[in-house]
Amino acid sequence: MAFFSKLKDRLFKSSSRLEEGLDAIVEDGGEEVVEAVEETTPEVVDEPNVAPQVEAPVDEVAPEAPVAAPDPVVREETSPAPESIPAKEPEPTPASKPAESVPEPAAKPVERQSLLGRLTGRKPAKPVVKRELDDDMLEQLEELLIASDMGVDTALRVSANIAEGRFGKKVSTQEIKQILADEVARIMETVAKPLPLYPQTPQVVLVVGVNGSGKTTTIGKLASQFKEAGKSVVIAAGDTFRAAAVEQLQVWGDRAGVPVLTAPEGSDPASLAFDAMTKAQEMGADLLMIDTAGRLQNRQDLMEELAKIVRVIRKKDESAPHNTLLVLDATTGQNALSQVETFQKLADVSGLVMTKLDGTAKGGVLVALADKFGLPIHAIGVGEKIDDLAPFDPKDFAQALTGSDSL
Ligand SMILES: Nc1nc2c(ncn2[C@@H]2O[C@H](COP(=O)(O)OP(=O)(O)OP(=O)(O)O)[C@@H](O)[C@H]2O)c(=O)[nH]1
Repeated sequence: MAFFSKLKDRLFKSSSRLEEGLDAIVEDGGEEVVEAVEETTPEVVDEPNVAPQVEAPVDEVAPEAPVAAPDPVVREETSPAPESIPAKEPEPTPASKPAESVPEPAAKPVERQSLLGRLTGRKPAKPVVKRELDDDMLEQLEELLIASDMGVDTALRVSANIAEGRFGKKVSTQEIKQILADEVARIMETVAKPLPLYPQTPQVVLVVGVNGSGKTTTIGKLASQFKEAGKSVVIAAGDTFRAAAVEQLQVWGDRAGVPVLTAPEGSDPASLAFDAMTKAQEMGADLLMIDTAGRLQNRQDLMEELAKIVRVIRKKDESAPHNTLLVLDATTGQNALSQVETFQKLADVSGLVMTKLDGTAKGGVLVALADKFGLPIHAIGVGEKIDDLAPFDPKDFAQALTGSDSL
């Protein structure tokens, strides 16, 4: 299945909320208009639309990685300054199919055209519901976007952008979905960035986030993808206070086929991180992923714990950690915003992974996060299985969220 279809399928709850809301808004106060449809030749969509993440061939940037198994959520950096993008050629989205970019009425087979129709190149008309984009409609749109977890500021800004140049004009449901999808994609494009991997080894990825956000699962999924891409990976179970958390990480380590370094319950996480760094260096590992505790009840302790982990691993490599990933649970909606604020104070967060986007009606929170913090979104979790971690594609996401057919 194309990833877009999977995402759309899985984001059904977010999508259906917005989609149904937009349908209702246009129908409420809208009226049927009959429009003749111009005979069109199929539109040729620019190639960049179907391959938004690819800028350079994989073998140019990652000579040591097997080209046959590119890693979809990771970007290999050839120098400390990021310069090129990976990885996997996404399957064509519906936007790449010229026939589907034609509006609905034109897609139907034309049985018999009138002489006038044939002479003017117009097809028989079909009624479409349209509504004037006025203050009332804008207000309803703002409310819908807020209810979709985009947050007040982002919802107001997006609505204002939608109104710009269109106020007083009539729009159909399809048009408003398309306009909204364009707005969402524009905001998200700036944050869709694969996890950068720099040449130093072991690359240290510190994983932070509240308990239950999906850290363990994400570490397992990432480890499996790195391994498939030919990298050697070590995981350190840094939440030494919870035996269950360590066990769970071991289960994921087994699934991914990578070693998990643990320490006795209650021992110092920084000391485990130091030992893990030593081991990873000895083993010549490419990557060391360090899980951390997510107890926010005592922020001061957690802050000191994270700071100590960073201090000790810097004794081994002063450029570490090379990435500090904050894992966020999409189902928490607006709460994700305050988690970013908190963890930015606790650690130097370099990027986000958004989990549980499947089966939530709160996918809109990603738009709020991107708009407010501008932190890179490296990957999204769309299920509990090992391969349910995907690179973040802004256009696919915008389409899936709004229910728009094409971008
Ligand atoms: N549906 C879905 N469930 C997920 C996803 N990611 C994680 N989960 C589930 O979320 C629950 C918590 O995930 P964990 O990975 O244990 O979270 P954690 O942050 O490590 O939690 P602690 O071990 O308590 O610190 C588990 O039941 C996972 O299966 C996802 O993308 N989609």
